Amino acid sequence: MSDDSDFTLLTTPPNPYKKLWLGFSAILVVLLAGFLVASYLQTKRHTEAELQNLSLALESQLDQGLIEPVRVDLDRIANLLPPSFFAQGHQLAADKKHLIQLAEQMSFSRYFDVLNDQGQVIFRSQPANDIPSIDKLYSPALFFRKLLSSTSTAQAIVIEPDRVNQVLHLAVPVYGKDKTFPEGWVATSLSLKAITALFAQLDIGKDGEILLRQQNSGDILLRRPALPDIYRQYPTVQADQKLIHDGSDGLTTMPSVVDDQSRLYSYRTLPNLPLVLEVGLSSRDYLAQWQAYALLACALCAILFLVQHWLSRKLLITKQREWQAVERFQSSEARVNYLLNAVGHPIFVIDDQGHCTYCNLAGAALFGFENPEALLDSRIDSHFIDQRGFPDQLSEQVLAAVGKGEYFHCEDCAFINVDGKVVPVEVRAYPNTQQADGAILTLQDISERRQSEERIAFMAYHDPLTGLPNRWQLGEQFDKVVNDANQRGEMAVLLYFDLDGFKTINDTLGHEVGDRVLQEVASRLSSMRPRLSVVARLGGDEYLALARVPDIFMLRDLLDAILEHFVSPVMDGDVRLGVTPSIGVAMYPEHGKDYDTLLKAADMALYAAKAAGRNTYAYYSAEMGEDGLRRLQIQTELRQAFENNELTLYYQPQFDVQSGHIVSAEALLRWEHPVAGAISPTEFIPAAEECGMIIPISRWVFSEACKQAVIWQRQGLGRIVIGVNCSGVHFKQGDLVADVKAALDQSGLDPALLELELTESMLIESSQRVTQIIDQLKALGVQLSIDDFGTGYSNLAYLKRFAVSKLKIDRSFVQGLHVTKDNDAIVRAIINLAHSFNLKVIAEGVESVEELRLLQQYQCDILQGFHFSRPLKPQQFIEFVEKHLNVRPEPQATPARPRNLYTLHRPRRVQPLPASS
Ligand SMILES: Nc1nc2c(ncn2[C@@H]2O[C@@H]3COP(=O)(O)O[C@H]4[C@@H](O)[C@H](n5cnc6c(=O)[nH]c(N)nc65)O[C@@H]4COP(=O)(O)O[C@H]3[C@H]2O)c(=O)[nH]1
Repeated sequence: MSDDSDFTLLTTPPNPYKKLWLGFSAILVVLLAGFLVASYLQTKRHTEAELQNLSLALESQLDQGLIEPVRVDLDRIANLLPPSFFAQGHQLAADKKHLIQLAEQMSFSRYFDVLNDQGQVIFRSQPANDIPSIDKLYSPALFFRKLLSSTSTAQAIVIEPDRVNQVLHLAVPVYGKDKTFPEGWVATSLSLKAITALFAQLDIGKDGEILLRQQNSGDILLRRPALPDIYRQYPTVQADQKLIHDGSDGLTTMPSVVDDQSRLYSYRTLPNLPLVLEVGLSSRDYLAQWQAYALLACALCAILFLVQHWLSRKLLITKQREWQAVERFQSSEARVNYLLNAVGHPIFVIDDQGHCTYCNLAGAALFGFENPEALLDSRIDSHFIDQRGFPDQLSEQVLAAVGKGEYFHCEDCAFINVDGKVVPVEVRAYPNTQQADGAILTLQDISERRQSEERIAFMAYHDPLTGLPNRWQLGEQFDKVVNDANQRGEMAVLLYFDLDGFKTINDTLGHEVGDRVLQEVASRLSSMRPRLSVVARLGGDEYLALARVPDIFMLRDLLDAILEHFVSPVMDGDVRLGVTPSIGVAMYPEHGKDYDTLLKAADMALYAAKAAGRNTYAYYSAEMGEDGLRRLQIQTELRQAFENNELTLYYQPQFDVQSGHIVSAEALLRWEHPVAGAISPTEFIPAAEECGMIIPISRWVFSEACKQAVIWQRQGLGRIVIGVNCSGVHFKQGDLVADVKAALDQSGLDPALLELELTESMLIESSQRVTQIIDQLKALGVQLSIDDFGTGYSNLAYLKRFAVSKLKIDRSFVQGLHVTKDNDAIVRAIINLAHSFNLKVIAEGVESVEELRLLQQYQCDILQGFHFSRPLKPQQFIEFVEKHLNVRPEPQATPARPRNLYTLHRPRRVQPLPASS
């Protein structure tokens, strides 16, 4: 089989019957020729035999029946003539009487003449009426000369024809005593009618010829048919001459002396008579039958030839049609074969015994063969195996199905290819309409699908990064571990791991390092097996483990051992990374009788472990459940609260240290629950971030804060900058830029009066997206500040890169500034650092005069804290500005106020607001 696309064109097929036809024709010709020759020869032989018989019979009748008796009569009379008859007796009456008596006794002739040696008739018996006597001859002199000449040749009889009178004159010599010279002649005439009648009886055909001739002269005595010219002396030909003189009998073909027509002659010399009889048959006559037969044979042959030719033409046309049909079939088969090869899908045809009768290139390739012929005639079953690896009776199933006219489909068949590899295939089979009992099979290699399925199956139950089982598989293993524990009288525990500080590693060193750390953690936890029955990864930096322990002491040993496993840092190249786990522990059945409950319990215990300072473990307790429930309740109610406008914004003023003016305010979210009262943002904002509610809430905060700033401006409070906290979730998952822009557009606030408070964790990731967001925010014209600076990474590289305008020192450093030296040093360092980057520093949480003084001393730029004011409702904010502090922000052009904010403006502590604020 070839994969070339040259379809065979229809050609003129060779004539397979040509040789046969030629051979048959040649045989026919040879047979015909043989037949013609043989029949000719036979006809000729037969004719010759007949001719000889005819001439013999004629001779016999002539000789014995007609002429010889006359001669005998003449001889007898010649002998009986008295010796003296010629001398004198002829005058004697007695002699005449005697001669008349003799004439009467003649058996044949009824008269005779006696001639003397001069040729004179000296006696005549009674002449016949119808026959003229010798002297009445047309040329008596001639006859007499012949008589005389015959004496020299001692002829016994002289015969002379009288063609005019249609008689023959016969004369025998009469010798005297000396016998040397005839004394006279006894002559008679014989009517030729009898001979003519005899000749006429013979069947010599239309063109036959009978000649009675004189032996020596060749003169024609009688001819049948009659001579055309009775007076003419016909010449003799050489051959004729020979046989005339030979005196022999024989056969010859020669031209007639009369009409020059060639005939087959039988010539015979009559015994005792100087006559030659020639019976000639014209080839036209004697071959007429042969010619008719020949003609018939030729005609038959011609008919045969034509019939054979017609048949062979018909056969040829049929053959040519067959040929062309075969060619067309082969051509279409080649085309089909080409198409089937081009399809690239393995296709097979099997017969009713399950043998492969066709296979395309793709089919051969699937089995590992280059050539489809390698598979032809092989039983398809010999390649297939069932699921146990035994030979598969595939063909039986296929043939059984298609035999009923049904379509066969097997999704999990497999065969062994030429390399001995098991190849899973999907088999479809259809009845073969061309071949009643066979089937057409299509195979599809499903190795990749199988691998994908196995991969998917693996992924469904495994974590792709670490290869550990995932939470689902752990769920399935849960029952087994619990059963084992029950059987052994042990307790089953579920451990929930979370890595401390992993986020920092991930953010600072990148995800690749983070992934390697996660794999190392997986490896370390796995190495705890079999003490840990199952280790699974939940996602992110969270892992789960199931274990069986005899008692609480052994459980503690196990937990300590796990923590011990993480004492040594994780090495990533030369980098040492401290990775420790926090572990939440939940026990079966105390903390939950099913997997899900136990998982929640372990999760809550993990929170507790984290809260307990990390790198430790915590057991679940009922209180934890309450915390979790509260978080869930908050998440549920927050949505409703947001829709019911239970959320409001408070504003905490911020003061410029140098001018003492309120230059800005921080917008802070408040939730006044109708039943529970005020709920702290530190509680509901993480809950909102957890459930995604933070994004719509943040959007609302931006919009509300911008509107408020514009309202204040209209109310104459001047250009107060509004600081708004950005959620990390909003920054990473939402469209912060669009939301900020929408808030600015809707409110008409000058972007320069909006300050976004970002956290270090948002910027620490130097991804393209972060850079893009910051660039877009700066392009909007808003200000950026870093909130809670000092609590996180304190990496200053991003400060430079993102060109933030302010750093906000976390209140944990500000509070107790005057009592804790460390905080003092940190605050000073931050202020100096920020100033070296040309950034302003804002200190939050200023609660005392001491803190205020120190911050002034350290040249902090802006201050915020309860010492000045708690966060205020918008109206309170205006009243605060106008009434209590009497410090109105001045337009930019207004000269700066005296520096000593505290003394100059006699600041009073604002009355503490209710706890809810
Ligand atoms: N002890 C003490 N506290 C002071 C003093 N001065 C100000 N504070 C408090 O310090 C927090 C300042 O906000 P933050 O650090 O951004 O910390 C905020 C901020 O991270 C978050 N938050 C509040 N409102 C929003 C908001 O609209 N959006 C977002 N994303 N987070 C918000 O909730 C946190 C807590 O907010 P608040 O409870 O309002 O707490 C406020 C404020 O009431 C002081 O002298 N002494």
